[in-house]
Amino acid sequence: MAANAAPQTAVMQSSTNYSFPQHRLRRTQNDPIKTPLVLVACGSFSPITYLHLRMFEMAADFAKFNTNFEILGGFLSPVGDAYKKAGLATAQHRLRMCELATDLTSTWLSVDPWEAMQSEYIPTAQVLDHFQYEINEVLGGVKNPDGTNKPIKVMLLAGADLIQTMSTPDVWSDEDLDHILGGFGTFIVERTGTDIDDAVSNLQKYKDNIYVIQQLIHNDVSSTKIRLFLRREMSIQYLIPAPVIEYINLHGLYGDDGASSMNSMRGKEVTSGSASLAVGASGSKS
Ligand SMILES: Nc1ncnc2c1ncn2[C@@H]1O[C@H](COP(=O)(O)OP(=O)(O)OP(=O)(O)O)[C@@H](O)[C@H]1O
Ligand SMILES: NC(=O)c1ccc[n+]([C@@H]2O[C@H](COP(=O)(O)O)[C@@H](O)[C@H]2O)c1
Repeated sequence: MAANAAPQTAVMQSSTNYSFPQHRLRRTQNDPIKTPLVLVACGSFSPITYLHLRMFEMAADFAKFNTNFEILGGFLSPVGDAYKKAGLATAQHRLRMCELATDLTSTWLSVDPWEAMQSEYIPTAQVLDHFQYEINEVLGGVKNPDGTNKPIKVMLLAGADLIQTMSTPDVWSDEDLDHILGGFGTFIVERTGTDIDDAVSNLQKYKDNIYVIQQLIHNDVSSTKIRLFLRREMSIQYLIPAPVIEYINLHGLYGDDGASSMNSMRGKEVTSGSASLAVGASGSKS
């Protein structure tokens, strides 16, 4: 196998045999009075970091102590290759890394390959529609104690930088924003470098559907910084899960010639001068 070739992930062997990963989705509630909820994080995950995983735990704590939601599952949906963002390893690699990161560390997080398997770019609104369909139309939501079914609410889990882009012209269509924030709703994790009040100031009409989560222990790790460390042959130990580090090393990802991100990062390094770790300060993309 070529150094950079990814083994087929369990769920990506054929686009025709896709099945929704439902094994970790709870189908009954502990407290049927609460609103059942599934969180979906969309992103590049190139590579997945501990913060991506922590976002779900922060959201779970927030939901438990501040809302009437009961979280029944969490899904990572890596973007497909058509997104063509700098620094994007192939979808197969990113999916596999997400699987490695969640399989052994979590009992309630899953990775859905559907978005990553598509040859065209799928806007986030359609990704959420896909989850809505699989969870509520196909599986039928949760079972109530009396045997009837109840739909599970699907919401987007995102960092503040992503929500800030929702006020940037031409990044999101008005229809999609309405669909995502008006229809589904979102949990937003604050992020160093992004003013959360500013990020949501233009989204006030959706405020009842937007839940802002403070990071009580600030973690500013980003995939961009991990890629930078790798290129500099610096340690990424304890920043991302160990099996993901092993996988990156095994497949030679994000090295000098391996990652498409690195050309675009060079410019950033020069301008950031000796403050090298400022490269990729939260929200900055490469
Ligand atoms: N340190 C962080 N704090 C808060 N949210 C984060 C953090 N890192 C990632 N996220 C969120 O995780 C989701 C997935 O993001 P993505 O895969 O683009 O990660 P990233 O680390 O920002 O990537 P990159 O550095 O390649 O741009 C997004 O909603 C993003 O806002
Ligand atoms: N219009 C849209 O649906 C839209 C716009 C920008 C980003 N996104 C999504 O946000 C996620 C993160 O994007 P970035 O890695 O570019 O921050 C990706 O999953 C991407 O698909 C969606």
